Amino acid sequence: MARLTRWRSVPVNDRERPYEAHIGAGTAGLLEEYAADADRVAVIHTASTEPHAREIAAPLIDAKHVVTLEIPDAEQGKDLSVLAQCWEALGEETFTRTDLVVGVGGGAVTDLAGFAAATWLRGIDVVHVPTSLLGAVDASVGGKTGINTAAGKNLVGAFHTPRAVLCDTRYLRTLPEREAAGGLAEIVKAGFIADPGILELIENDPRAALDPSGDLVPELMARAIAVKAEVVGEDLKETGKRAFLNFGHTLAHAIEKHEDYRMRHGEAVAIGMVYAAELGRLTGRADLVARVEAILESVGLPTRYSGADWDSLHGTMLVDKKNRGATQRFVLLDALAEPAVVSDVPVEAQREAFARVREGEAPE
Ligand SMILES: NC(=O)c1ccc[n+]([C@@H]2O[C@H](COP(=O)([O-])OP(=O)(O)OC[C@H]3O[C@@H](n4cnc5c(N)ncnc54)[C@H](O)[C@@H]3O)[C@@H](O)[C@H]2O)c1
Ligand SMILES: O=C(O)C(=O)C[C@@H](O)[C@H](O)[C@H](O)COP(=O)(O)O
Ligand SMILES: [Zn+2]
Repeated sequence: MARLTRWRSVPVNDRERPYEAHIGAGTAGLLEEYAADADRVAVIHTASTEPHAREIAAPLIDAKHVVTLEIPDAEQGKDLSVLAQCWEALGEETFTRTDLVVGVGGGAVTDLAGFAAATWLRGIDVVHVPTSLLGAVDASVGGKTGINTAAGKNLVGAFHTPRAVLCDTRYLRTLPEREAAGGLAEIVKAGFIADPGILELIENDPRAALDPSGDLVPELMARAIAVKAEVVGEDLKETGKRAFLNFGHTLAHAIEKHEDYRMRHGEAVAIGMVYAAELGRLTGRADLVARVEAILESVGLPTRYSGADWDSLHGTMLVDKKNRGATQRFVLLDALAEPAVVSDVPVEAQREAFARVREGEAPE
């Protein structure tokens, strides 16, 4: 298929399996190339992305055995029972190691589809077609796949890099504005940890950052994906700098669990970034709290949370994946675009930072 010049492709230089994220209107059409060697293709989607999945499957149907699997929406799809249903379907349809899984949806779908592909026959190919902004700029890139469990968010999963990521910007047109804002939370994260130019672009025109049909969103997508690609290309399995991508996620994951996964991930990350910024300030690092709050609020993201008390959130944060034994580890900013993994954060400072997130004011 002829590639239009307006498409952008960001390479992800994974040492074992390099791949590309293609961004632009119509990039989903590249699936035919990536599916060339497969006899069978399983397209996993939700009700909200069924039209997109149908469009994607249509050109493959004459030449291949195409199975479409609809899973429950959002975090309900990231569940062991749903994964088991996918395994059943792949078994019934006799998927082999040359066959292909395609995830068409937001980050919840690509996390689940990626994990189904990672585990079926100990690993078959997956191509992601993210349909949410968050899925495009973060979840579908980098190979983290998984499900939630009673103990917490994403606690079971596998690293399984995709063959390709097809960010077809046409699909973002049906995305509700609240979901677009959620995607901006992870884009803002990329700005604070590595590319402050992203922050300036959003600060200059927050409305445009929420409009997927304009020119700014593809630019932000490419820049945020480039940030992630640079990190995961070097550290797929999070032995080092990949943890920087978890900026804001320590509190975010605890909040998501306490909200029974009904709060949107991007919204929880927004609150979590305010918490991490305040924690950085309180421990003598950069004071970026006002900038973090202002940019998030400019695109309609929450910066406050009072739905759970400190003790229960802190208890959940003690099972964060970044921790080592009893030692908690946080991603804090020494300066703008200078993240660090910090393990000596006093519990008192953590509690104090939560007071700001809860009430809007740091205690005297
Ligand atoms: N694997 C990773 O590296 C990684 C990174 C970031 C986030 N995540 C995970 O991604 C998930 C969050 O992703 P998300 O924000 O995309 O959430 P989501 O997948 O739940 O999608 C959000 C909502 O948008 C709807 N939607 C998606 N695309 C649509 C479209 N084109 N039109 C209309 N509606 C559409 C969905 O149906 C859903 O209701 C979380 O589970 C998070 O843990 C994973
Ligand atoms: O890719 C990563 O690494 C990230 O931390 C990106 C996060 O935005 C994402 O939410 C990821 O799923 C969190 O990973 P986890 O290992 O903390 O569950
Ligand atoms: Zn995230």
